[in-house]
Amino acid sequence: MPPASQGLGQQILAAFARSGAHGAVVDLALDSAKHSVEDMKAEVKEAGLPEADLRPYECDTSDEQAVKSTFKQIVQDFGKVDVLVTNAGITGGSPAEDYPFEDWKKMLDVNINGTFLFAREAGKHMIGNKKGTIIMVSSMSGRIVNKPQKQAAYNTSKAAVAHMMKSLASEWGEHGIRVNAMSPGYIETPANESEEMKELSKEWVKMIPLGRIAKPEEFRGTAVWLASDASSYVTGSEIIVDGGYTIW
Ligand SMILES: NC(=O)c1ccc[n+]([C@@H]2O[C@H](COP(=O)([O-])OP(=O)(O)OC[C@H]3O[C@@H](n4cnc5c(N)ncnc54)[C@H](O)[C@@H]3O)[C@@H](O)[C@H]2O)c1
Ligand SMILES: OC[C@@H](O)C(O)[C@H](O)CO
Repeated sequence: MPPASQGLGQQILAAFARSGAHGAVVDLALDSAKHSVEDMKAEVKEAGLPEADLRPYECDTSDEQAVKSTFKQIVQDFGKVDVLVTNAGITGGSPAEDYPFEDWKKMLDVNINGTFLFAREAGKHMIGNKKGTIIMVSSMSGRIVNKPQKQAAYNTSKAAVAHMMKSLASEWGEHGIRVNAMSPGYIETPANESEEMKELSKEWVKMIPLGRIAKPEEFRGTAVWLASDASSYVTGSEIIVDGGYTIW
């Protein structure tokens, strides 16, 4: 059940759907979630796989009441939630000395608070079921400082997500809940499509040992592995999928 419908989120849920899972697509915009559901259903059908029950939901993941009611609705619709992927996130930045406090708060609100709010609802539900898996989408930016773009708020938010993951893994392991993070490097998603990002990416690739930006589908395998029993003894781990960027 990955919040956020385009980019990485769509790839993750499509991979889950191909593996036989049902799921909720949660996004700020219902239209975008609906399109995503249609695309995923079409992919599953084209592959000749059994139809997946995929449903769109509109929710601002940084709004506590909205998260509570959306999660409640999802549990009502599906009966239970076994897997949560906290993927919704925003990016951006400018030099820290002039960075508006409103932008700083917004970045932390969506990337940190939104992650916590959905994880808290899922954690409560999974504690009741004595089982569950949570995958938090962090970023290599929580480990390194991106170059050359200045994005202190984003980097800070993703470091917080990775440490939140460890903290929740320590609290919920006794309930049979695994909490891990997937930390991507640069990906070809709408978040990196602007002319400015394309220009920056010429600098980024020079620092990526594999010499290229990732395709969004290259995260499918890691997400399915973390969600499945194949990783049954893995919790509190951050899996970095960055083409080698963080080697340096
Ligand atoms: N693209 C990259 O290079 C990259 C690298 C590392 C980590 N990430 C992380 O991966 C995740 C997905 O990024 P992406 O590249 O697919 O970005 P994207 O912009 O393509 O998708 C992000 C999605 O999050 C949704 N969203 C934003 N704020 C929301 C909110 N308050 N409530 C609900 N939904 C909200 C957007 O509507 C959008 O569908 C993010 O957490 C991002 O930080 C991306
Ligand atoms: O600077 C843009 C970020 O989204 C970045 O692509 C990502 O977090 C990789 O570090």
